[in-house]
Amino acid sequence: MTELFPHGLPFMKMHGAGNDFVVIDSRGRGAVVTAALARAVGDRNRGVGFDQLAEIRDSAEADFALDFWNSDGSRAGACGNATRCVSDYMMGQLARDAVELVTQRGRLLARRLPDGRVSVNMGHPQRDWQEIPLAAPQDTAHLPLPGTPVAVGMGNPHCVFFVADAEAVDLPAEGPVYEHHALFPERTNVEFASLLGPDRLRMRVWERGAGITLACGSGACATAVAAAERGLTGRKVEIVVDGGMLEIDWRDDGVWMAGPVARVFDGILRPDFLSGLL
Ligand SMILES: N[C@@H](CCC[C@H](N)C(=O)O)C(=O)O
Repeated sequence: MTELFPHGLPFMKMHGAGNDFVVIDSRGRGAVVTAALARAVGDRNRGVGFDQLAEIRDSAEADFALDFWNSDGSRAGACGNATRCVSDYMMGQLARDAVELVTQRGRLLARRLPDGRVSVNMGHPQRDWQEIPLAAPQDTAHLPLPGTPVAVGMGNPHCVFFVADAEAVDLPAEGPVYEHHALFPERTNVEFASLLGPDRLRMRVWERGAGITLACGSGACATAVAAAERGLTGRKVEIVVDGGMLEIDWRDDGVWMAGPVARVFDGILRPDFLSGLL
């Protein structure tokens, strides 16, 4: 397929609160991203580097469709921050302040706020063990693991631990243990959260397929849902992540997440780099 790109493959580099993305706009030509391409572009030394790669595709049912890849080449069913970043780009393209998109999760709605942040409805949280998924029937609000974390699905799996001090957690040691724990047949994202004040949480994340990232939008949504269910907070919270702040509002129509978006630079993946990857 490399011959389709004699002048290379254009991409955009974006981030939402420091969660960074390579975005490839494949509208009008069909999907091109492979696991091998995602791994190669995701390499921070030999490629571009990203936490997730997002590919925009045409959709018959919404303004566009979006697929997500982690930097290890695995697919993800949801990526809240990339959804906000790409929606901002698409709102610019369509000269609108709201867009509808389709992900593996289903139809999502995104809006630009008056202050320039972008808000997306990430849908209803998944609380059933099969939807998350877990390997066997469990009380998803109290998993049988040290610290009794909460399992929440947001179109992707999350395991949320509430701890006294999220800063004190040894994330590189703890994260991979739970990412690969047998309770999670599709692996999981792992969040450690502590209460900073009324309706304000600190969250650090170890992402499935990407490791430590500066922010995880779906993880912030999962943490807010878990905190509200545990009675630690109300349903509208601020989540302080390493890369900034995300505002989560768990409403009757779904979990809304608002935060900053940035398009940093555009580039072209050269034909010789692409050789054998498409
Ligand atoms: N950074 C994301 C989540 C990306 C996907 C995740 N690593 C997975 O494999 O589920 C976000 O902003 O939601």
